[in-house]
Amino acid sequence: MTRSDLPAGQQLDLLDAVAAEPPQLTLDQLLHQLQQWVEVGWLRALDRALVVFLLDSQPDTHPLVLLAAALTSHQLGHGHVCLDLAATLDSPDLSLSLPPEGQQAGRDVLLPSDLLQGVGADHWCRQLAASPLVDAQAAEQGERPLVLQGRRLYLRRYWRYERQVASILRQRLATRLPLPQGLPEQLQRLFADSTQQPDWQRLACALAARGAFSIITGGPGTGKTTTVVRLLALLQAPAVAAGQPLRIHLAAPTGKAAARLTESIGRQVGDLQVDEAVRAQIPRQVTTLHRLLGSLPDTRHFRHHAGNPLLLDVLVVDEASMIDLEMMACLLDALPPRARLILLGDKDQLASVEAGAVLGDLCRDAEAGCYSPNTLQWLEQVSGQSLAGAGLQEGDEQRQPLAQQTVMLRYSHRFGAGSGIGRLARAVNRLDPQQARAVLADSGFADVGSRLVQGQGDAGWADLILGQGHQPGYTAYLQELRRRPADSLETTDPEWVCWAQRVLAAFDRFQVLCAVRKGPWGVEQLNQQIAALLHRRGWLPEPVGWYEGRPVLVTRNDYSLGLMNGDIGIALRIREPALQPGERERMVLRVAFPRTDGSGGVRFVLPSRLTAVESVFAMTVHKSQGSEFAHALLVLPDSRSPLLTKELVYTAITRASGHFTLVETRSGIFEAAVTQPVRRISGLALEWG
Ligand SMILES: Nc1ncnc2c1ncn2[C@@H]1O[C@H](COP(=O)(O)OP(=O)(O)OP(=O)(O)O)[C@@H](O)[C@H]1O
Repeated sequence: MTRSDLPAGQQLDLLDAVAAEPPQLTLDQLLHQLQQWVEVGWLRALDRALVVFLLDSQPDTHPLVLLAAALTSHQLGHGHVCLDLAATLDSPDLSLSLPPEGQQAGRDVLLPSDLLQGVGADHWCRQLAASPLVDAQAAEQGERPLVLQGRRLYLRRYWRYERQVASILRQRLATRLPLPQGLPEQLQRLFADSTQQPDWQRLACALAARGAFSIITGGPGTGKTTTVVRLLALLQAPAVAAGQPLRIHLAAPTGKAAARLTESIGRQVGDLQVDEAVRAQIPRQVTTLHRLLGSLPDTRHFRHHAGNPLLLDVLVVDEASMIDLEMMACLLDALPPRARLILLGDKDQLASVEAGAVLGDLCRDAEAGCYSPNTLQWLEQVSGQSLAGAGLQEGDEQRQPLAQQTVMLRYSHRFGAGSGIGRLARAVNRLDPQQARAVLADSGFADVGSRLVQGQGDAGWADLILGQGHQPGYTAYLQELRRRPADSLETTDPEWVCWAQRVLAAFDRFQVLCAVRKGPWGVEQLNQQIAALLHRRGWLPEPVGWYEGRPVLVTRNDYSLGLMNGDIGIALRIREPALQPGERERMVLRVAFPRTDGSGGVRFVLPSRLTAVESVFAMTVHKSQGSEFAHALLVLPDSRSPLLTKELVYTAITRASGHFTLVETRSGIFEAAVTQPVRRISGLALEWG
């Protein structure tokens, strides 16, 4: 059934029927509609399959209940943990992001707003509450596949994750661990070099030292790593003295983030002013959360869980904004109750692609502080810092237990007042497009810039991609590629690896970031277009299939190859030893990946073994999280999209360590993005309100 399949009168009949009496949406109509949405790519087959499954178990189910189930599943695919019935009814198409990115509403396809016309939230809730598929009361004791909590509908699994995270966190927040002896003196010694007042790093260290759970949030370069390394020294010193060193583990959600933290932790541990015996007991190796928990192939389960907990005393997880709800639930489940968990991350960054925005939800009060008088007094006493002029709000220990264990670092040591990147990021974060525009236009800030391009034939666009002046572009890595060892060089010669390292490092200096996947300025087309540009300029062979110089992004964890989602490799022609005696050595194409164990090594993988990779001349901002580039270039599309949010722009800006360029393809889009904050629907934030 489509709008145009029906004679005009009947089209109205259907819509009027839905409007006047919602229950008249028949089961057949609903199933047909869901099927059509799947066919046009508006809904996943999975979302419709859920409806078929529910219908099998309860054939009399009301169509509105089934529609709600399909939409809940659809929302999960968009990062929302549940379906907010009232918000959905307020503006169905917008809140469900339908039609999806890159598609227009056609005459032939009904919109969610058509189906939901005339449906009231109370009516919808009543239908759901009356359904044998839905637990609306005492859901803990029930086992129905859907759970209705107020006006939020969950698939039971996600409701359970949310409950699990909330209840384990409550237990952890109530757990006070023994304080290291002489805490004030230790803090004074570890943070003696600080010139900040108040010294938020010292405060964060104090709070994290006292509890089984803490959050240290802050923008780029605010010293999260510095703080946590000092905290680890603080905790480890007495344990080493007692002959029982703590088992400390470090983790991050992706391989790329783990590799970056391995590098910065290594530096920071090296600089620590502590006994050698203590330094030796602070790990420098960071693993991924999947590795830490022990992924079991082809399941969602992990080797470690409450029944087989992790063997550790302290766990630090960096880039925590990338942890989705399911992962957080699994992580908390696997932690021994008295182990310390410290989350580090930037609450203002985009959340994970998966459902949930856990760090953002947990950091709701971080900016305001919301410390209770007790917490405030304790903090000032042990840290020797005054918070009187810090502009914090007073909080309540019972109502805001999480705030008592959260510190927001507020001073960027990397992007201070004179940094355009820092200023721009702060303006975007404050939803202030005028200020952001002023920073971009201010020639006093050499580290940021913007350019309006007319099309991909625009010479300015090509210059940016190739690189100009001090701003690296892709020619940096292509030049390195040309400095290849002679084909005759022995296969065992370390120069092959050194060359691959140089190419990879040069590629890592520049990245085009896209806000969207589809359309002329989306990842898919830009990847092809940039490869074609580099080919035309004589830098690359014809970009078909695998070719030397092709950079690729791993899109799925592959444990057999030891590659993680987000890893980047580059295809290189190298000399390979003879496979059989008597055979000749030959030049072959292999994909070079940096080793993520901090060794600085490179491994070469057969292209044919890489089943989940895509070219990465452009990547989405989502995929860039946890990475940093000397020059990050953000391309905004030429039309508005719900995906264009201030979190997306902020995340892109903060990927740049040296220079940020904004490329606009239509004026006004940047301003619209900066004034649109992301909204992820979940119950977790309400939990701590
Ligand atoms: N209190 C401080 N005084 C002076 N320099 C500092 C201080 N804290 C951190 N730094 C320096 O600022 C830089 C950033 O610090 P750090 O890596 O700890 O920040 P981060 O918040 O972890 O950064 P990222 O954004 O990479 O996660 C480092 O060079 C570090 O040495």
